Amino acid sequence: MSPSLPQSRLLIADDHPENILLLMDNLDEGCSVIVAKDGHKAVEQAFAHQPDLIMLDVMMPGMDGFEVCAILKSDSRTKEIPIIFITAMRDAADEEKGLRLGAIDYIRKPINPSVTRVRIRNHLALRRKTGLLEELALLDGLTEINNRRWFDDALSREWMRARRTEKPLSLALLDIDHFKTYNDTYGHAQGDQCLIQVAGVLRHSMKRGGDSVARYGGEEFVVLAPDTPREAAFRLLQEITAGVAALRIPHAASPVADHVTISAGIACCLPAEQDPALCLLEQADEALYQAKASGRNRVVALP
Ligand SMILES: Nc1nc2c(ncn2[C@@H]2O[C@H](COP(=O)(O)OP(=O)(O)OP(=O)(O)O)[C@@H](O)[C@H]2O)c(=O)[nH]1
Repeated sequence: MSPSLPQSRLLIADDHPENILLLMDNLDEGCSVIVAKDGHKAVEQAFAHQPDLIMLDVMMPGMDGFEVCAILKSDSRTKEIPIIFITAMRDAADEEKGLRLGAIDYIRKPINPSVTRVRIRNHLALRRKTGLLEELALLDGLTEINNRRWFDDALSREWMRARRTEKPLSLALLDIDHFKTYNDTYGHAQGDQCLIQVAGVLRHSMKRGGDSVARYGGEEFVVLAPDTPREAAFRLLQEITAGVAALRIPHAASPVADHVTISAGIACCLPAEQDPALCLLEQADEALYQAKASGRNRVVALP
């Protein structure tokens, strides 16, 4: 037998406990199971536990499996979770309906235990690979911190959240000083190593749960700090600039210092109707420009 997939979580929704037990008896080791005895409970459990795979009976009291599937596929929290219908319905039209609603597979009762086990295993493996690809798509290949695509989503998410909570949102743009000269002096490969080290300092500086950092592009990074007033963001960015300076990465050709330094521009606002790009990104860019123009190796926060 091929090895099981550890730590996979399955939701089995069926109004007949004996069907649930039959499925549970035929799962690989390492699968944990959440059960639901009707459609409403299935939706509730899927939202609460975000399982890796959902096995859904079609005919259930209250809300049938098709309705459950439609709800889960239209919610961002659950729309990527694969759903397998397990049903006694034999009509091809029903099977087509289930698949059109977004189910990944359709198994007819009475189930064949060994075939069902392999199908579940295959869908879990596929889910795992898809999850890894989704994670990779949001990471910067060089520094392995979040990338620009991740940041764009994070900014709109945090913007909406800050509007709801009426808490200030801070954003900082950071840029390595005289990085072109660094590359010219030490070579592009060494430049890449420098970016990796700076990104490491940024990652380790994110101590509060909600704070995050991303590579914005080239030698520019961005820090997003929800529920953070300007002064607190300023202190955070000063710690980061001190952390980068403490790396003491030699930069002999820099007119600023004998080691690599960064400049940072901070913007902070209480989100309202305006566009986050205008409110935060443009202001942070302007602050960064001022930090560069006034000598580099410093943090500027616009009032
Ligand atoms: N090694 C390496 N260099 C990069 C990467 N991305 C961008 N760069 C380099 O970063 C440099 C940025 O140069 P500029 O925008 O002129 O800025 P700067 O030299 O840092 O000058 P200031 O920002 O004004 O201090 C360019 O030479 C780019 O080639 C990368 O992934 N690896």
